[in-house]
Order: sequence, then C-alpha cells, then structure tokens
Amino acid sequence: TLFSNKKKKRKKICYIFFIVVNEFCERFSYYGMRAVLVLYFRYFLLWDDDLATSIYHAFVALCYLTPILGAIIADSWLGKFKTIIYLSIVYAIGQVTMAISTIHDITDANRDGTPDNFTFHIALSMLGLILIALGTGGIKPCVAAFGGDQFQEHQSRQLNTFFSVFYLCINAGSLLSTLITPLKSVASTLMVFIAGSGMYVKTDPEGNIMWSVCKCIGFAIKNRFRHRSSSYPKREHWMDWANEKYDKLLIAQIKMVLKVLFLYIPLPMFWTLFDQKGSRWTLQATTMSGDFVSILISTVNPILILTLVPIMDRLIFPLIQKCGLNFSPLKRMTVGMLFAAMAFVSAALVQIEIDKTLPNFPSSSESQLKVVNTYSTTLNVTISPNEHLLIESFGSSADYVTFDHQDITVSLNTNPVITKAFSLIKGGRQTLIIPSDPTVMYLKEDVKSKPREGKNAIRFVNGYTADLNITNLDSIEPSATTNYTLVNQGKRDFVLRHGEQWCEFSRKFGFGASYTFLIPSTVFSDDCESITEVEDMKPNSVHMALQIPQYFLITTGEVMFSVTGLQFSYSQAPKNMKSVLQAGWLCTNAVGNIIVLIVAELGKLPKQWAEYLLFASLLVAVSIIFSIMAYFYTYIDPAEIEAQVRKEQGLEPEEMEKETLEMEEKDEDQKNEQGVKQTKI
Ligand SMILES: CC(C)C[C@H](NC(=O)[C@@H](N)Cc1ccccc1)C(=O)O
Repeated sequence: TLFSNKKKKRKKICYIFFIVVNEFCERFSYYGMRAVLVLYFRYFLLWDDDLATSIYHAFVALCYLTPILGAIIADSWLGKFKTIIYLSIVYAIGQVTMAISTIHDITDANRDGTPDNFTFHIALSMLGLILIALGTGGIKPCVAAFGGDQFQEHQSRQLNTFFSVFYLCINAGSLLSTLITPLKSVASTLMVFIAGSGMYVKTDPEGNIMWSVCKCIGFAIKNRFRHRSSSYPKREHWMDWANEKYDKLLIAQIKMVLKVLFLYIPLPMFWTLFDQKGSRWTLQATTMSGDFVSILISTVNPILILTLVPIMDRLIFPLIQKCGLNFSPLKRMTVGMLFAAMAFVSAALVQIEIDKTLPNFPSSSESQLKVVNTYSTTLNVTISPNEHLLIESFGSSADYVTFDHQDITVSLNTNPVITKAFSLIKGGRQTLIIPSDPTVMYLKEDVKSKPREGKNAIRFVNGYTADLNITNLDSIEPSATTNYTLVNQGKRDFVLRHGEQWCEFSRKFGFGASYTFLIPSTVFSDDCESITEVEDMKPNSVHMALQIPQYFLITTGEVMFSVTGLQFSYSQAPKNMKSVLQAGWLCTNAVGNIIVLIVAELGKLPKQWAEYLLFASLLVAVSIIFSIMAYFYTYIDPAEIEAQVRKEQGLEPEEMEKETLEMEEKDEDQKNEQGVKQTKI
C-alpha cells in the first residue's frame, strides 16, 4: 500500500506540474503582450497618452470580466478541460491577429514606414484584443479550479500549497515575459496542457447550472414577494423560499456561493490601489532620479512575489500559528488590505519629498516668463509694469517670473530703447529670446511639466551668424531656437556643423531636466567650449530607491490578499460552482480596474500626495467593513454540507459508493502517514 500510494503521489505531482506550467506559459504570453501594449498604441497607432491608457485599462478590465463567461461555459456545458482547450485556441488566434495588426507593410503602399490605413490596423488589433481577453479571462477561472479539482477533500494543506505554487508560476511567467517574445508561448501553453490530458481528474459539467441558479434565485425572490404578509411564517434564509420548487442541494449550494460573493463586495478597493502602481506610481518614478524605471515597473512585483510567497508560506504563517494565533484566510486578506494602504502612505511620503524639489509651475490663471540674452552686451530688461532684470550677454534671468496677467510690454536699454508688446500663454511657461538683433526678440514656449520617462528636454539657440546643423536636429537658422528634443540620461554628444567647420559638444545629463543651450558666434573658434547652458528645469533629485518600500508593502499585501483569496474562493465553493467563484474573485479585479479608469477620467486632486492618502484612508475604511463582514462569516466545508443535504434527501447508491471509496482512501492516507512516522521513529 505504501508503495502504491507513493506512486499515486508521484503521478499527482506530475499532472499538477502540467497545470502549473500551463499557467506559467499563459501568464508569460499575457504579460509579455501587455508590457508592449501601451507602446503599440502610442507609437504605432499614434494615439495620445490618455486614449492609450484608457484602452489599456479597459482591456485589462475585460480580461478579468470574461472569466464569468469561461466559468459558465465550463461549469454548465463543456467542463473545465475542454473549455481550457477551446478558449486557448481562441487566445492563440487573438495573439496572431494582434501580431498581424502590427505589420505596417500590409497597408503601407508607398513604403514610407507608416501604415496608410489606420482604421484597418485599429480594427484588427481591437479584434485581437477581444479574442485575447476572451481566451485569457475565459480559461483563468477554469485553470485554477481545475488544478484544485486534482486534490481530494481531505488534502487541504496540499491544496493551499498548490495555490501558492500556482501563484508563483503566474509571477515567474510574467517575470520571464519581459525577456522573451510572448507569441510562441500560446502554442506551448496549449501543448503542455494537452500533454497531461490522460492523467487529469476531470469533473463533468452538471447541465446548465448557471441558468438553474438564476431561475432558482428568481423564484425565491418572487415567492418571498408573493408571501410578504406577516401571516406567513418567516424562513431561516430568503433562499429557502425556493424550497417549494427547487432541489434542496441546489439551494444549499446557492447559499454558499451568495455568502462568499457578498463578502467580495468591498474587495475591488484593494485592486483599485494595486492597479495604480502601473499608472500613478510609474508617473511618480518619472519625477525621480535613478536608472531603473522600466525594470522596476515590470520586474519588482513578480520578483518580490517569488521571494515573499515561500517566506510567508514556510516561515511567517507557521510562526504565527505556533504563537497560537488563528490567522484565518479572511484575517490574512484584511491584513493584506492594510499593507496596501500602508504602501499608499509610503507613496504619499515619497511624493511630499518629490514636491519639495519640483519647480513652481504656473497655475491655470498664471503665466511664467524667463529671459535669455544672446545680444553682445549686458541688457537691462524692463517688463511692464515693474519687473527689472539685468541679464548678461549669453546669460538668462535667474528663474521664471510669474505674472497673473497675459499682456506685457518689454523694454530693452539699447540705444535707441527697444519696446515690444507680447501676450503670454495662460498657464504656460515661456522664454523671451533676445537675439543678436534685439528688435526681433520673440517668445518661445517652454516645457511646463517634467519630461516623460525621466528623459531630459533640450533645445539650442543659434547665436552663430549662419545656419547650423546639429546631430539629430534640423538645421537652425541664425537667431532661431530649436524645439525641444528628448534625450536620455548619461553622456550625450552633439556635433555642430557649418560647411567644413565642425566641433563636438558633450554633456552629461541626469533625469527629468530641461536645458536651453546658447551657441555663441565664436562656437567653432573655441571648439564648442563657449556654449552656455540655461537650466530651465532642475534634474530630479529624489532617488527611485525610495519607491522600494511602497512596492514591498503592496506586494506583501498582494501575497496576503490575493493568494489567500484564490485559495478561499476554491475551498468555499460547492463542487459544481468552483469556476464560478473563481470568476467572481477575478471580477473583483475587473471592478478595481474600472474604478481606476473612472478616477483617471475624473482627474486628480491638486496635490498628488493628498490623493495617495485619500486612497489609503478609503482602503482602511473598506478593510474595517470587510473585517466586520468576515467576523460574521462562518467557514464551511462545502463537501460536508452537500453530503449532509444528500443524506437528508436519501443518497443515490452510486454517490454512496464514491464517498465510501474516498473515506477509505483518506483512512489509508492517514495510516500511511502514521506508518511513515513510526518508521522514522
Ligand atoms: C488578479 C490576479 C490574481 C492577478 C495575478 N497577478 C499577479 O500575480 C501579479 N503579481 C503579476 C504582475 C506582474 C507584473 C506586474 C504586475 C503584476 C495574475 O496575473 O493572475
């Protein structure tokens, strides 16, 4: 017996392996594609930032809504195994469609490198995304529940380990996806899953269960309404009003599911905070110094998951248990929420530090002006009515001057005095460029927010007497100013050229700064040495490493909340509705994403740190509500309840046989465990 049990165990590990590797490949494909999606929208379809992020969040939300469809198909019709196979094919078709939509040659008749028919590419990519959402979301609740089905009712410890390993695979897949192309992985996902086909425990779908559930709930409500007079005796549960027409077992199962779904109501708030690490926190990183924005965003979460899940499972949770504390699943989830709230407090503290270093940008009713002098002598600049600035040749005013009106008059102390009227941009920052011929002084618009992705915005003013060519820039006429170009951090070289003459200009850049470089007429005679630099915006000075605590806190929260939620959703679901509850759990994520979308549309609070604190407080409030709900929740063993109801109804002999077999197996397992212990002793 001991030998055959060991063999059984090894076999189980083998087919669980197929399931978790399948999840690994699927997440690899999903996150690999998701990582480049916004870039595809921005740089291929040429959408603006707002549209790109909105469609991205809508896609993510759809991916977590489609699990309902997958669960209905699996639990009512095809069964989990077939649903996974068929929807994986849909998924693969979606990835191929998406890949085809990125080939610009298809509509690029004139071969200029840009597609001629954007509508075609948009339509194809949207179709691809819908198919992917259907595939990834549809199979998601089935794979988790199918993995759980491989365990017997008494194997709750192994079941929990399975969900932890399952979560590890999700994150290992997402981590690796940043390194290798995702397309091949859908095919491998399918092949890995099919490879284990003969070994799985496959539970059959039990007819159109969702339809029966809806009809049963509808009947209970109608019946309750019909008997609302006080002359009718109250029933223990409102679902008991379906007793007249529906099977007691179905009613008991619906009660179990509704109890858990009710508990899920506050959960989207956790995801609302969690999903903002991809948006608000990324933006925060762009206002910080350090070279790991993209790496930080795509890898820190999965890396932390891969380290924290084993630490929690093997060390922290057993330690808490040893201290005699009952750290039940719902308590873990509450603590997980509090960790996420702490992460946002940490983000707020970091934001306060960043704000101290940020420039004082104009409000929507103000205008800001800086003056740059490329005239041959120092100038006395008067800006009406009472702003006087003394600016050296090839220098600038110390900082921006803020005006609460737009119309100004500028006078220069040249001989004769030059006076010119200007209208400033409301809410904008501008520079008044005084060229070698001051009569043609002009305004140039400046950047009024930190450049994106920690890049630096630079431009050149040509004080040379002829046209100049600068590396990667168009030729500049004398006295003209180039538009801003974005350059990355680090040392950058520029070659300035006019005919045969040239010189090389090198400059080391930090993060998020903006500069105007003034080129004097002597530029070639002193080998570019005389180029002066005007700092329009200081480089970022708060280091990105300060974001690590908030990432650590939110990921600790995720391990406590999400891994536990996954296990809880499986263990508290009746046998025929495991996928449905998994889908309900995933839907809490979809709702969280939709809230992020709405919040982004509604706009931000004037102070970003205040918004972070607001979210943290909201989550604390929600976690208090959740803990109260959890206090009144009694953990159930769905199999036991089902068995009890069946017993009350009189068990069918077939079911009885199955149950006896399971009991025998359980006894055997226990005996063997004891045997192993005794042998060890
Ligand atoms: C809602 C799901 C339980 C989400 C789950 N996500 C994760 O496990 C994330 N830690 C993965 C991740 C990776 C990279 C950046 C952010 C998140 C899933 O995908 O199933």
